[in-house]
Amino acid sequence: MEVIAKTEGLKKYYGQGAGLVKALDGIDLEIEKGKFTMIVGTSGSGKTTFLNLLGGQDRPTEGRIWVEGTRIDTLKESWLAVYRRNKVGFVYQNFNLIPMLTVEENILFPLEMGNERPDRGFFEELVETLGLGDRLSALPGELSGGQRQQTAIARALIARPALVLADEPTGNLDTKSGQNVLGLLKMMNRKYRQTIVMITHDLDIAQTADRIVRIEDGRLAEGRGGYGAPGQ
Ligand SMILES: Nc1ncnc2c1ncn2[C@@H]1O[C@H](COP(=O)(O)OP(=O)(O)OP(=O)(O)O)[C@@H](O)[C@H]1O
Repeated sequence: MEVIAKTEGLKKYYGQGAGLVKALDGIDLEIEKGKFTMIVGTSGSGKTTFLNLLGGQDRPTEGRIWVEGTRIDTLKESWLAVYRRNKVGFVYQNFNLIPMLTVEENILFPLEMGNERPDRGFFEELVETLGLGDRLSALPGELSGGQRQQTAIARALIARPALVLADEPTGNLDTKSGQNVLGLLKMMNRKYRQTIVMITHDLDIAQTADRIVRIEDGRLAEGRGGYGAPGQ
């Protein structure tokens, strides 16, 4: 298997003394390239903390993180910002579109931030695949909920990131909308071999992944062992 991201001895502690919270307490994990990995665990178990560290939005108290062979936990802040922009696509629970920007501008925003030229061919393919072709000049406020989801997913993929990280993207949605988001992410995973790591509370949704990783009290617990090994 080809490992795209790896953590070793990853710890994140908040506070100190009596108020010390061991949000993560030693996570050793390898994420396989091109796979869909789901993270599950009870509320407060450390899932978001883990995703934030992997996405370079926060730094560990201890431990190491590699993405595509580069140590990211020791990167200078300016390089960490470049890492976040170029290597990670984020899908947020409320989708976080920028209201004053059109659909097209929202999708291209990560490239704009990095002063990069869009690959127009890929952009067009992406918006067609997601079914946004005729809504590119609309503002987020003029979109249906489903179109907002499609826009957020296109934005997460446009820079062809090493990792797409999604924190409960189906959490605020009714079952049908949640299934739509999951379906779109799965399509992106298959069509572009996009590596996706997603947090979910929903075990039915988790079951559809290549691998389930369970975090309990900041440590890995038994999930479904390994990729492509249901039932193991
Ligand atoms: N900035 C912070 N300061 C102090 N404690 C924090 C901070 N962020 C998270 N925590 C604590 O760390 C633990 C793990 O939080 P985290 O958000 O990673 O859990 P989670 O598994 O994502 O939970 P949920 O499913 O409810 O979103 C919790 O006890 C939380 O209260």
